[in-house]
Amino acid sequence: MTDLDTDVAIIGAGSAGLRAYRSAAAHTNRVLLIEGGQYGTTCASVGCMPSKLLIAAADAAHRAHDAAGFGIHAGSVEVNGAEVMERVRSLRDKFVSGVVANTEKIPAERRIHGYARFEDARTLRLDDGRRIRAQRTVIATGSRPNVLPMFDGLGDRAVVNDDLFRWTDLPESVVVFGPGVIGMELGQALHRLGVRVRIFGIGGFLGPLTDPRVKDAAEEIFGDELALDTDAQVESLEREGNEVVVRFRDQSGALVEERFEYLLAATGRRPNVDNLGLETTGITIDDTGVPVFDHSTMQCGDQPIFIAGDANNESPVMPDAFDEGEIAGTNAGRYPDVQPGRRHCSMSIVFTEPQMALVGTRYADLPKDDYAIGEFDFSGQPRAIVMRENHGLIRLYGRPSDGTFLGGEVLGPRAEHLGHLLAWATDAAMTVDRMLDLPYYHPVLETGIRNALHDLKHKMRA
Ligand SMILES: Cc1cc2nc3c(=O)[nH]c(=O)nc-3n(C[C@H](O)[C@H](O)[C@H](O)COP(=O)(O)OP(=O)(O)OC[C@H]3O[C@@H](n4cnc5c(N)ncnc54)[C@H](O)[C@@H]3O)c2cc1C
Ligand SMILES: NC(=O)c1ccc[n+]([C@@H]2O[C@H](COP(=O)([O-])OP(=O)(O)OC[C@H]3O[C@@H](n4cnc5c(N)ncnc54)[C@H](O)[C@@H]3O)[C@@H](O)[C@H]2O)c1
Repeated sequence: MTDLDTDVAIIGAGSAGLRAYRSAAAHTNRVLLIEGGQYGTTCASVGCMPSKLLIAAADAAHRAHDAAGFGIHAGSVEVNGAEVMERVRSLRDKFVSGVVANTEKIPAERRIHGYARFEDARTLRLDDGRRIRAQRTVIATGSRPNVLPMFDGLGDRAVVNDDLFRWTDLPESVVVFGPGVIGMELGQALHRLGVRVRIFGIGGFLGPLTDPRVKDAAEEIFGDELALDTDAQVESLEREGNEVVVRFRDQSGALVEERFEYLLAATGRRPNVDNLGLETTGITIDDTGVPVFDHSTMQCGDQPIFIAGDANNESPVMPDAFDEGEIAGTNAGRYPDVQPGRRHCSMSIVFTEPQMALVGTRYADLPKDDYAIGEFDFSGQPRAIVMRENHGLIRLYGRPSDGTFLGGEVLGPRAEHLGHLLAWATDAAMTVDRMLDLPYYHPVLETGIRNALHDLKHKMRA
């Protein structure tokens, strides 16, 4: 078994690792990409893409049911679970094969198969025993579902997102633990596809929202549509035969028992950094086990080690995996010339209906003493009324001392598009006045942004 020697080793061929590989390869051709599992990335195989495919089917079912509200009566709506899951899996497989084909364009001698761990800051050991001497390393090992010990007794009745996208039919019922991003997207989609769904949360959290007013609006809207308790009192959870039996207190405090075919564990994700031998590298590790790193260079302390994507647990979404992979790969490639890279403004979009979008500074991170909030409620918005989607709330934040737009939290129709407009304004460091000076058509959802900006301008002056 031959040991290997390289300038740069990238651990993980996911979205961050692939980007890091290409960025490093622009500076040196001695780059190795190490992957322990299958090629195809989390995003394409069990993340962004299959979840959006399931949601697209749920949207179609919802529109068919809702058509009567427009005077369109299409007859009874039948959801064929087997066909829904067949489309989800076959299109997902196409997305994955595109990613695999691109990955395999990397010369075979630069692609290594195996799980890697550090022996020291410049040495990696693969699970087949080979050693890799690497002058610099990028950690891009991604994350995995955080499955809580309370689900242990449920065996194969407790599933995570990876399992759900293997289903060949829709189940009759699913209890979702965790009304975060995954729980809300998949929980609402399953509900709209006719699955009996109940979602349990803890501490009142919902999606990524931090603005209490937007969160309250979301809780009311989603709670009107499906069984959702963001601060549930679950008394017991056990498996009986092939069923998951949940005993919980309802809103009145009464003890209720409900049976489900599956439990979907959506209680967060953990970065894959616990089996990497990080303790041998001399880098500082925080109390969650994640290396301390520089947000602008992705470097861990002063070691020749960089970290990108879900592995660093900072912002586990695809656009950040991409940006961070580029910065980490570039710096590893041209090391020791380490420089800050370009970071876009933070953005998170949740594909529920109504959608959620968080852009720039979140409510929870607003600067003390120098912020104002503008607000707009979608219930009376003309375009949203036309579309029968007039629910949701926009809250936008600005800095009165210099008039700069800081960001916002949006719950509303097509927030994926509204969020992008806000992100572009945030990235361009626009003032609220400048944003109000831009063109708005009529009747469009974007005038909801203009209304919230007018309110923000007024509050900033006050
Ligand atoms: C259900 C779901 C839906 C999502 N939807 C969206 C969305 O709509 N939009 C969005 O922006 N984001 C979404 N995300 C998040 C997005 O998928 C992730 O942020 C992104 O895929 C992270 O990329 P990554 O490169 O860090 O990790 P990954 O793509 O997971 O790559 C990490 C790779 O490292 C490998 N690896 C791990 N340890 C080792 C080791 N020791 N040695 C060698 N290889 C190793 C793994 O096998 C894996 O291939 C979603 C996530 C989930 C779970
Ligand atoms: N559209 C997107 O961009 C998208 C979609 C899916 C996932 N993702 C990424 O994946 C990450 C992980 O998603 P996630 O939904 O697993 O995590 P999350 O952190 O968004 O949500 C986890 C939820 O589980 C709850 N929870 C924790 N312990 C619990 C318990 N014992 N009982 C009930 N609820 C409990 C938390 O309060 C939280 O609401 C997200 O942070 C996001 O970055 C992004």
